[in-house]
Amino acid sequence: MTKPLGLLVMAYGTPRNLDEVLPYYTHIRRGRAPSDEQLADLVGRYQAIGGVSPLTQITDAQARGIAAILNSDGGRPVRLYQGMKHTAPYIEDAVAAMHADGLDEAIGIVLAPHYSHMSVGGYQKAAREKAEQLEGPKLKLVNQWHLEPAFLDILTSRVREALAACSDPSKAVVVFSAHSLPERILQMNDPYVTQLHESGEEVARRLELKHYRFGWQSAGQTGEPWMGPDILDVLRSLKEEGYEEVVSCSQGFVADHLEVLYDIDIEAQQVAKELGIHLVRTRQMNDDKAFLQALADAVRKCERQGVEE
Ligand SMILES: CC1=C(CCC(=O)O)c2cc3nc(cc4[nH]c(cc5[nH]c(cc1n2)c(C)c5CCC(=O)O)c(CCC(=O)O)c4C)C(CCC(=O)O)=C3C
Ligand SMILES: [Fe+2]
Repeated sequence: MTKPLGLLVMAYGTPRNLDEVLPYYTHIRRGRAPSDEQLADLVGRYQAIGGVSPLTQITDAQARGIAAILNSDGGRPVRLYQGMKHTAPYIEDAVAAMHADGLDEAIGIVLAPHYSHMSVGGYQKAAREKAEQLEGPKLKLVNQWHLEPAFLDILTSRVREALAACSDPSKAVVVFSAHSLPERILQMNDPYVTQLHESGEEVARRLELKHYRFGWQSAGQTGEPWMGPDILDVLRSLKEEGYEEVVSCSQGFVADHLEVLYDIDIEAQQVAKELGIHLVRTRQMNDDKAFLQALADAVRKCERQGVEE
């Protein structure tokens, strides 16, 4: 019997309770503890969304869902391993488990649609380095899947659905957003910005959108410049341009988590309210079957083609 293919599903990870926020934040900051003020600010944001993020459960449902699809599509059976960037089980733990289980080959996919050296590249580096250190399994990694047809279908339908909730869809403006990154990625020939435009433009084309913009959200406070405009400033300038209804599509994220439940649903909603703007957010992908099928498609493609650098 041939050995199963390892399926390494990688995601950001989130603290499981408020006590874990400090070690989590310290890990994100590569071992430097945050100031008391920064910590209190982050704890406050988790408290505002109910104390804990639903991300752990959603990642788990997404990972299991992709594995279930792959194990019923007639292709090579997979064995699922989950590895997080900033919480246990870490990416390195998952690779070590595949090695201990004697798997020869694995495919890795990150639950984020667009590639940046600073985001997906970091997950991949962690996986590659561990696999090299242990001398196996042999890894193939999906770099990006923002143009996977099934993903674009569902992204389009989520924007269509949000527009339908506007009182005058023809006058509403769609704002596509993703996690901001430090501006220095622009000097690194990083594909992130281009890819965000590619998926947003494709949705705009399919829906024949006349009014849409790109913005950034959730920028960090690190003392260096981050990419803008921030979505809050986009809302302010849209108001000046005369728009009264905005659809927010956080296309860089695939789950209901802090960056959506706080940064959009609380913070951006508050600014929209002050401006007198009706802000409608697109539903996140979460464990939607059609979405998980898109990821399964990306995994099979990577299995056939190898590493698409
Ligand atoms: C590109 C990118 C994605 C999208 C791609 C991907 O998914 O990988 C992403 C997703 C996420 N980011 C998340 C959480 C956080 N990210 C932070 C901070 C940072 N993110 C960064 C980048 C990204 N992050 C960067 C460059 C920093 C600054 C580091 C520093 O300071 O040097 C901080 C610290 C405080 C703050 O800045 O808010 C938190 C709490 C959660 C989980 C939410 C939950 O728990 O529900 C998710 C899905
Ligand atoms: Fe983050």
